[in-house]
Order: sequence, then structure tokens, then C-alpha cells
Amino acid sequence: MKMAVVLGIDLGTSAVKVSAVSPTGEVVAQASEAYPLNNPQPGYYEQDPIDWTNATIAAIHTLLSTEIAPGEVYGISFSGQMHSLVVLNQRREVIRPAILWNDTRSSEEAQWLNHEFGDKLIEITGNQALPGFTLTKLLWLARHETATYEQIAHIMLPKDYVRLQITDQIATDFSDAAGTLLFDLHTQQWSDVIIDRIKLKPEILPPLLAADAQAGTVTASFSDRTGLITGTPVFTGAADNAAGAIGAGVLNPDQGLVSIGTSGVVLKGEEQAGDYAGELQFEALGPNKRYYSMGVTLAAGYSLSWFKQTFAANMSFDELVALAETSIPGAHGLLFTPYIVGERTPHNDGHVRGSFIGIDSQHTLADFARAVFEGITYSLNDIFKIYEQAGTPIHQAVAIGGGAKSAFWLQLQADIFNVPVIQLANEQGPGMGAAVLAAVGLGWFGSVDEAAQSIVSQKATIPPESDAVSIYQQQYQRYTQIYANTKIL
Ligand SMILES: Nc1ncnc2c1ncn2[C@@H]1O[C@H](COP(=O)(O)OP(=O)(O)O)[C@@H](O)[C@H]1O
Ligand SMILES: O=C(CO)[C@@H](O)[C@H](O)COP(=O)(O)O
Repeated sequence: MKMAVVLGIDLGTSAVKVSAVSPTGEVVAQASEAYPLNNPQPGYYEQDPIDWTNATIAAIHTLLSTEIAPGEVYGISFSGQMHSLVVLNQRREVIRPAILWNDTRSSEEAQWLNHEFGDKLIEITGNQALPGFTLTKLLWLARHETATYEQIAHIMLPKDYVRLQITDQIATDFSDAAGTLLFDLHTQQWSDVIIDRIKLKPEILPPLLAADAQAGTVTASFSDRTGLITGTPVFTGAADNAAGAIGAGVLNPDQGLVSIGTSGVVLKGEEQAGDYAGELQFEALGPNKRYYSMGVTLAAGYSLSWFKQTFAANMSFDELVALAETSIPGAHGLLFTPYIVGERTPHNDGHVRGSFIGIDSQHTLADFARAVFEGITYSLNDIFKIYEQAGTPIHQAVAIGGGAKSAFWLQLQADIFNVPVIQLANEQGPGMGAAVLAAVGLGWFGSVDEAAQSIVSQKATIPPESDAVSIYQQQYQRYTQIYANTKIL
């Protein structure tokens, strides 16, 4: 019997994950394809946008050759890693590798912007300049790779580049625009004030569309490469954290979201445009002038995958989790700070690096593995503390991302944050959000809220365990002293 599905394409930093989702929210099939994350020198992180397209084609191909037929795909939408800068020439060709969200080479440009604009930048964009944002990377190119900068005819965000390959149309949505630092959160337009001051050619910026608006259709040439039917509707999509919030149903200020992918994110819905004085990011959610705030750990899942690759290359993630579980809460006193690529929230420091503190000759690989899981989670707890101090504590959190695959890590999150953690039926929050945007765009639902309500399926609520909570609280106090004593500048 013929099914109807939408494809949610989540262009993460480690891999693209394509989910085929039915009108009732059932994930009918999923396929994933990894791509390299290049680190040519400390602090530099790049990817080849052509790898994103090839991986997306391979994942769609897998789905269409196994579990679904091309005629069953009614619509497609996206979720993508935020901020990363893709530059194209007049012929729409990539002219250098994308500079990614976790790349801190543009720290000086971020400082310059903060100095040049003062509070005005936060007023307009809701954010202080951080080296993660697209604009600082663009200014870095202007200064260090002038010949490349002068060839730029279009700048794109990752999901928008892949959508361009599918539809031949250029566009972005409000949530990814907000992550560039060139977007006025109040007028919901590109900011003339910022564009004029930095003398940017406004025509290099993509036109803005709503996340659930149709941005084009599958072209005949993309149909040839994948088997998708020419003319299949393609919807704009959203930044991965906005899509994650939508796909997890975390849309209001009383809910929190924790996403552990390559980065780690703690996020909350917000009703009005505003800011946290730059301490947290303030972003546009996408549909209907809605917003969210968030703090970001630069290397959350990335710290775990670095540890695995460096010290336990023969183990799977599941085996590493099982090994960590054989240690005890507090990892026999061993602490890890996940600053291996610098840190964003709360330190905004591209120079600091990670550490293991308190190594004892009795510590085993299991203690080191457990310390890594705990240290990443303490770093996310720093963000919970910022919300608490701002008077808007998070009382429960929905968990998504690769980190939410592990029952051990879900319990650790509940114990360290000391709030109940909700596990979803499928941890692919951003991919689910992308599917919701396609479903709303097709008219299957009247709004994102209506779609989220009927599609999001919770699997379990994990309460904190009180004995572990008190051990982690003591360890977290020690953890908070490490940054000031290990920072470089
Ligand atoms: N079984 C697992 N248990 C715990 N963590 C896992 C597991 N599998 C993967 N991860 C973590 O999830 C991360 C990838 O998550 P994902 O959401 O796919 O990232 P991204 O969206 O950045 O590509 C990996 O870096 C790893 O740290
Ligand atoms: O920089 C941010 C958010 O500001 C990151 O959260 C990126 O959006 C990357 O996401 P993942 O690949 O870790 O999902």
C-alpha cells in the first residue's frame, strides 16, 4: 500500500541524517551518511560543502532503494548546523571550504565588532559578537583572504547550500539569518545599520523566507542523481537548534531542551525579542516571530568522539558508555573540562583548552571515560546556572541529539542538572523538526504548534537520583574552579 512521508534532512556537523516521517509522526525510515570534519590547524574547523551534497544524495538513495518509493515522498525540508560560512562565486561555485561554527579563528574580528558597535549590536541582533557567528568569519576572510573575499557573489548557510543543489533557488530562513549577526531581530530583516557600517554588498545575502514556506521544487538534474520525483515540493527549513526545539515540541518559556550533538546546547523558548546581555545567544525560532535563547558548549559530543578516537579507537560508542558505567559517580575524583576547541558559553574564550584534573595512579580508562561524560555535562550545567541566575530556571528538559541515544547519559543529565529529563521516542530532534516544517508547509497541519503536538512522542521521564545528585554537586563545585586556573590569556 502506498504511504505518504515527508523527508526531514538534518545536516549535522558529524553526518547528515535523513528521516522519512509519516503524517502521524511515525519515523518510517532513517539513513545517515558521515563526512569529514577538517582541522587544518588548532582553532580552525572546515568542511567541504560538496561532501554535504554527496552525503545527502547517498542517504536519500539508501532510503529510496530500500524502504520508501519516490512517489511516497510528498515534501522535503531541512535542519542544518548554524553559522557556518559557505561562499560562492557568480557561477554559484564553492570558492573555499566552509568555515564552521566551532572555528575560533575570527576571535579578533568578534572583539572589533563588539568594540565598534557597543551595546547597539546586542540591541539589534540580541547577541554580542562571537567567533562562531557568520559575520566574524566573513570579516576574517576580508582581512586574510582578500582575493577570495572579492569573488564572493553569495553567502550561504549549510542547509541553504544543499537546498540550492536540490532546487536551484537561493534563500535562507529567519532562524539561520539570526545566527549570522546580520539580522535585525525586531524588524525580521537584514540589518541595514550593520550592513552599511561594515560596507557589505547587500546583494550577497540570501532572500529571507519563512521556515515552512516553499523554497522551490526538486529539479530534473537532482531527480537524476537521487531518484526523487522532479517537482517534489521543497520547504525552506531552519537552523538545527530551532528545528530541534520544533521537533521536540519545546516552544514555550516553561520548557528546556538539551541537545548533545557535536556541540552541546541548552535552550529555552522565548515569547519576545530580547537578549541576555550577550551572556546567552538570543535567536529567531523561525515561524511567527517566535524566539529562543541558548547557551552552547563547543565540544560536547565532539569531546566524546575525540576521546574515543584517541584512547579507545576499537570501541563503539555503546562500549565506551558501558565502560564508563563501571566507574562510579564522580569518576573517583577525576575531572575533565571539555574546552578542547575553546569554549563559547559561559566563557566565550577561543584560547582556553581542556584538561583532566586530579589524575591518580589508580585511575583506569573507565574513570577517564566517565570523567569525559561528566565534564561535558558539567559544562552544560553552567548554562542551567545562567538561566537560574537570570530568574528563569529550567524545571525539566527534553533530551535530543546523538548523546540522547544512551540511557546512562540521560540519567547523568538528570542527576547533574537535578531536573527530570524527558526521552523522546526518536532522538533525532532536528530531523523531526525539519519533517514538521515540510508537513506544515504541505498543509498537513495548520501550524507548527499543532504539528508538534501531534507528532512529538515522549518515551520516558527520567527523574534525578538523590544520592548521585549530591556527589555531582560537590564535583561540579570543583569543576567551576578549573577555568580561571587554566585559561591562557
Ligand atoms: N551510542 C551513543 N551514546 C552516547 N553518545 C553517542 C552515541 N552515539 C553517538 N554519540 C554522540 O553523539 C554525537 C553525534 O551526535 P549528532 O546529533 O549526530 O551530531 P551532529 O548533529 O553534530 O552531527 C557523537 O559525537 C557522539 O559523541
Ligand atoms: O553553533 C551552534 C549553535 O549556536 C551549534 O549548535 C551548531 O548549530 C552545530 O550543531 P550540531 O552539529 O552540534 O548539532
